[in-house]
Amino acid sequence: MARVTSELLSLQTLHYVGPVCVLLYFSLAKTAATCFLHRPSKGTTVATRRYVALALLTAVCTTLVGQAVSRLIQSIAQPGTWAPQDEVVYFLISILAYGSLVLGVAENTQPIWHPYLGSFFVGGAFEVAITTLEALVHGAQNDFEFTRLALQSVRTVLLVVLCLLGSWYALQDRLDHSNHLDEAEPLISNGGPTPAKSYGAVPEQDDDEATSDIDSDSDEPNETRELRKKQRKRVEEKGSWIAYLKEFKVFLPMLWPSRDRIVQACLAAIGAVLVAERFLNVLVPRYLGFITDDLNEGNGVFPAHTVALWMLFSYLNSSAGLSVVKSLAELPVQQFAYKSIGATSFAHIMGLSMDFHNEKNSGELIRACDQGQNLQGLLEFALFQIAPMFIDLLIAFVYVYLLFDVYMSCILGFVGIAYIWVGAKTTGWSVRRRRRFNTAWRNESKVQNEAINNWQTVSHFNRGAYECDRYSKSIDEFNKAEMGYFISYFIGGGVQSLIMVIGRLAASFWAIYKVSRGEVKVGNFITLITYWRSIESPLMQVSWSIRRVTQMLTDSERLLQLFQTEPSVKDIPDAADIVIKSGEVVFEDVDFAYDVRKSTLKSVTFTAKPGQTVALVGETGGGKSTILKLLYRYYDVSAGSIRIDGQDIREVTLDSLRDSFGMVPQDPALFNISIMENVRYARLDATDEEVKDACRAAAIHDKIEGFPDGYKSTVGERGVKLSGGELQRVSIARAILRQPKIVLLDEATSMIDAETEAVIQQAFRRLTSDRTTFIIAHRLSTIQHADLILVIQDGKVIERGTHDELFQMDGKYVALWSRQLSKDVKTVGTTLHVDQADPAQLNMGSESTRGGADE
Ligand SMILES: Nc1ncnc2c1ncn2[C@@H]1O[C@H](COP(=O)(O)OP(=O)(O)OP(=O)(O)O)[C@@H](O)[C@H]1O
Repeated sequence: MARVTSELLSLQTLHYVGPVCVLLYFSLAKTAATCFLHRPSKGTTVATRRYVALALLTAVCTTLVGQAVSRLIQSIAQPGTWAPQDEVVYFLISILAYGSLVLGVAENTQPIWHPYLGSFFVGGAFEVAITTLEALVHGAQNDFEFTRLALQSVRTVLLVVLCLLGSWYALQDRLDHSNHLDEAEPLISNGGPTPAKSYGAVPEQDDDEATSDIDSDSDEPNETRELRKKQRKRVEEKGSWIAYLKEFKVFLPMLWPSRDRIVQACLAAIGAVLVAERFLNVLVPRYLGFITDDLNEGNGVFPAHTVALWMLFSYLNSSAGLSVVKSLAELPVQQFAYKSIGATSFAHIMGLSMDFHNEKNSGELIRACDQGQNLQGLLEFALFQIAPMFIDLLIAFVYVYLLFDVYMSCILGFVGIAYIWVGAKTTGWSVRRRRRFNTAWRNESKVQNEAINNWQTVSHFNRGAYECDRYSKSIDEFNKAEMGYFISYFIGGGVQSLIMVIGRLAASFWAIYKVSRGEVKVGNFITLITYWRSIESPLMQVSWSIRRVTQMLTDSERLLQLFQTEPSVKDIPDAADIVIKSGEVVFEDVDFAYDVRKSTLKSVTFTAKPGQTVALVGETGGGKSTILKLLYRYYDVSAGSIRIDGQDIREVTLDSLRDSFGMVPQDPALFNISIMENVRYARLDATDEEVKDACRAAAIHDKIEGFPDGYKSTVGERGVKLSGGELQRVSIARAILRQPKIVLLDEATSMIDAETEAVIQQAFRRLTSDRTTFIIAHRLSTIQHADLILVIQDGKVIERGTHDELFQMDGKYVALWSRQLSKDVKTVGTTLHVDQADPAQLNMGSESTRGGADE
């Protein structure tokens, strides 16, 4: 008897533990396979395997249903023989577990086998034990028991067959895989790592192929597809999604307020409210149940104490209670994250080098920052929504069990798993659609941006209608993508709600049944009905959280990639500030290329002595501006070095280096603010008078005074309200105001007529006296008094010297003069045969064409 009792006890325990273990193993192994990027099997035998597994697993489920039906028929035919609780739970959870396996194989054309095979082994082992104990404890005393034992045995055999077949296939895969490697391996190994052999999985497949069905978006622009490809490569290099997600830790310092005590206090307050809410979620319905039971007793006593507590708990749990504290505390936390993500990404973008800014698309960049802001809620979300949600679910399982019985927990389990499964499926669809939606959204703003920014080009070619059509099409694309996304979102939500309703009805039905039989008090039913809402909300949150987190991660991919873009020019560790005493600049054997396939500068060597003016002349595209860009350290030299007062510019801080220059660029751009503020941008602490002095020196003061709003006039985007010459003069005023140590003038007067140029020569002389100066000018008269003139052609210095020395050489410099002179002479209607002109004549000519520029 004692033996039978212990065997019965073992059987009952196995009934609970067995199916739960299968379900747990399968869920964990599947999650791990996804996280660690296990590859699905591929090949001709895969379909056969799948069908065999599907058939056998369906048979396993059928035996379970058969057993359950036999029990049901027996209990109807022989009243009072209802199955014991452990057996019912065993049927229910086993159907859930093996049903999940069937679904998994059915919906995946290329399953990853090892979670299934492991589950077969776990399930098989338990089934062998359960069948043996079943035979020992119950035997086959009647037809019903015989049928059930037979079905139980068939299931055990089926699982053993699944184990053997699975192992055989896995072995075959390993052999195939190693043969494949042997054939593919070179005779002499290159010592590279051998691809990891994953159990039940076969050879590597092409990257794109492997993931194409998961996240390829056929209508993505190439650029985005390229980004995602890079991202996939990174995930694969990292080896798992977990390792990939670790990359998001760059955002952690932006989300976690390590130094802000107030925000930390807010986080603590939110945490305390969350703990209190967990208790209140249970206490409010429980006290309502107590009140119902008290009233049900009908003894005429008002349950004042219970009612008072119920009212207090209800108030605290309401939206006017603790959630107000939570909402108030959340605000500083959100603002902290908003500010730190925004400010860090802005600083990062501003710190990126010229190569990045030349390639960037501003609209896309701004959208990336906007979308990246979604991450602001991530930490708060993980800590204050996801964690409490799991705690709530755990509490719910135990609580409904205590209120009713294990069947109520099973109902909750079924509802939960079905709800989460549907949620995960719909998330899969909607993530893909969400990406398409994001892409279409970005594209729409890109088209809009491009057209508005290039309004002049659009109007030059009269392409207004074309641009409107292009924009209208991009809106159509956006609407289509939005529709696709929201349809999948709503359908998914609808199906999930249906599951919730069915779950609520099933739970109510079972509760009413128990109350009607007098097994539990009516207060428990009231508690359950009130509490069910608290159960639904974490369940809803599970799938919503999957959606939200995937959405947050998808949206912030771009920002992550942006953060991973390092500036190509940056300070070396421990770089010191530059110290400029005299301002000697030395270029030594400088080579440079924008693109490795084409060299731009070759062996450029020269010295600008302190206070000297160095002029760079030559044909367009020769590399003159590039020399200034290298000096400004927009790019680093490929070979050679640039030194200022003996300090290599790569070894000093960028800030101190750039602070030393005053640059007048070829195409100056202004902010759309007043002229006063635009000029003051060069030296933020300059007084109004200093700004005006600088403008006087740049011969633009009178002009500005002539504008209706004077110095307060705004200049339009990038300064479009000013003429080219005015723009250049404002830019010169800025350089004058800056009082730099080294002056860089890149075609600073190209749009200024010779007469005005003569006026500002004085200012130039003041600006450049005692300052090392670099001038690029196509109008050669501007540079003829330079201390050193470098003639640049095809990235090389082909001639060097003063104006007179170069004229003696009678080379390229003279040819440039001749060409310019001929142009100038032609403009005044005189034909001069420059080929025949001698340098002296040309020199004189140049003086005359300058129109007294020097004076
Ligand atoms: N950001 C860039 N990326 C790739 N190539 C570039 C870039 N900037 C300039 N180049 C190329 O480098 C070469 C030198 O250009 P650079 O602007 O230095 O010439 P330049 O002598 O100043 O011409 P210009 O007198 O017309 O201003 C040109 O062939 C140009 O096309």
